[in-house]
Amino acid sequence: MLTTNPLDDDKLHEECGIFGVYGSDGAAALVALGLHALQHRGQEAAGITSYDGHDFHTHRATGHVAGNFDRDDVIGSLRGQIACGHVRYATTGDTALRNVQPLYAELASGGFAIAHNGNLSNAMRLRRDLVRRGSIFQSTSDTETIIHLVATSSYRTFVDKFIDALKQVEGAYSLIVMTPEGMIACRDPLGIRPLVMGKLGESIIFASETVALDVVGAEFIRSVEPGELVIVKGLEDITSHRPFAPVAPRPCIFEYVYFSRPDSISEERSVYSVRKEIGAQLAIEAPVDADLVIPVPDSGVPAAIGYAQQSGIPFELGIIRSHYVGRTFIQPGDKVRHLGVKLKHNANRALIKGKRVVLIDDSIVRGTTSLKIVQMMREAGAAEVHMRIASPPTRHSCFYGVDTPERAKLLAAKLDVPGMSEFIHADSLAFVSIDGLYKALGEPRRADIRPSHCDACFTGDYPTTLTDQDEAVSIDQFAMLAERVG
Ligand SMILES: O=P(O)(O)OC[C@H]1O[C@H](OP(=O)(O)OP(=O)(O)O)[C@H](O)[C@@H]1O
Ligand SMILES: NC(=O)CC[C@H](N)C(=O)O
Ligand code: SF4
Ligand SMILES: [Mg+2]
Repeated sequence: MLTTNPLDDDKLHEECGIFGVYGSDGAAALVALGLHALQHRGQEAAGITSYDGHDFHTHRATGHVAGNFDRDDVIGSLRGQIACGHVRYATTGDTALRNVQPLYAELASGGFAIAHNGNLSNAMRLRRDLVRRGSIFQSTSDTETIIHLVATSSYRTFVDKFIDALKQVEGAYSLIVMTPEGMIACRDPLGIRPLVMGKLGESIIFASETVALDVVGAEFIRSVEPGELVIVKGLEDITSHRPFAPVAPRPCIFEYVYFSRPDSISEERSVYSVRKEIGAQLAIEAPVDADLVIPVPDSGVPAAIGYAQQSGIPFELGIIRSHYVGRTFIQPGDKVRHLGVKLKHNANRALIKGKRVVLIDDSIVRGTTSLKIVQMMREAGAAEVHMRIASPPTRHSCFYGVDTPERAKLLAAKLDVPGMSEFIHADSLAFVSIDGLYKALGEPRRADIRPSHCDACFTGDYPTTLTDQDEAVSIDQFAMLAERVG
């Protein structure tokens, strides 16, 4: 196989974060700060590329931003007033250094650096065609297909070549691109992954989330719109282009549930407020008689506050988390993931003993966290343990930049809600409905036709074609058929 199929990957990853600076002294140092604020989006690798008006400079490494980009010699080598960076969790291609972004190539038009958040759902198909026509790939990442499509485009100008490339890819992409001409920031026509634009003094900033603008003291200007290309050739030369046929946007609803930081503003909504509202909806839809509302830290906290406020049940910190353990959701390997959950959370025993508790978490993926936490509450002497989840059951894989496990490993794809409740040994389990989730976004319910967001991991309603996935399925079916016939 040419690239890693997300379905072959046993790991549960998150997604990526991107950050770009145009027109500031020490641009790379700002990018390092911005990436640090986006670290929750990808902890596997980080990279920065800068341009000094003559040469491009790149440093890429596996691991976190801190430890790789807090050294003066590294930041000092990334010279120039233009820079972009990336924090990665792989969705296509392994975790090797060759796949760490920004990817860079020397094209006929000059240097080309690209940072990508998202995942292309026809990358394998495009890659096969490109390789057949003579392209020599340096990585196994889906992002590299964009470079080859630009390199081989028959259009004349760089921007036209770039647009030509984007018109051939399907799936999700928020991109920051650097060339000797300047910087381009763009989002796929559905705007599946986020991207915002800000200003710091005279310089222009692009970032996956507004928290990364906050960290450098930049002012939020606006989102890069779905299907929009913002081209920055100079501080007085910023243009907006919309080369795609307009379609109704479908940004990822899971950004509100889990991925984005709660202090980010997404589509003019506070992520924190939406999470609290989901918790309130959950309390309306799935009330329970209990003594305490307890959040599963970290991302269950705002929903638990909403649940407590709506239900009138006191909110207490019944689980304390260690701040020295990363997100378990994105730890590779089952063993590490289990260990991570034990290391990360501990029951606040004095509070729990003899109490009927309602635990609030944002999602159940494999069920690892819920199983451990329920057991932990029982060991701490809880009289009853009820679990409430601030998203609908996650029944489908994501092909748009979030490395959810294959369907067979999603607890909700294997069991119904009573079965899941039994699996995690809870006294009761309930999820917010899909309409409840949309209500928390201020809509009356999920629209049957063209809902306002991508919610495919809950509904299976994928907003794009999934060429690689469909081809993989048909290859499997063919193999099964051949086996039977043979
Ligand atoms: O069912 P599972 O496979 O265990 O996955 C679901 C859990 O993973 C996430 O938390 P995570 O520990 O990643 O990070 P958080 O601290 O941001 O909540 C999510 O918030 C759930 O708690
Ligand atoms: N999670 C992401 O957004 C990853 C970007 C890209 N698909 C990669 O695997 O590098
Ligand atoms: S499938 Fe789920 S996680 Fe993936 S883009 Fe859609 S809503 Fe987001
Ligand atoms: Mg969690």
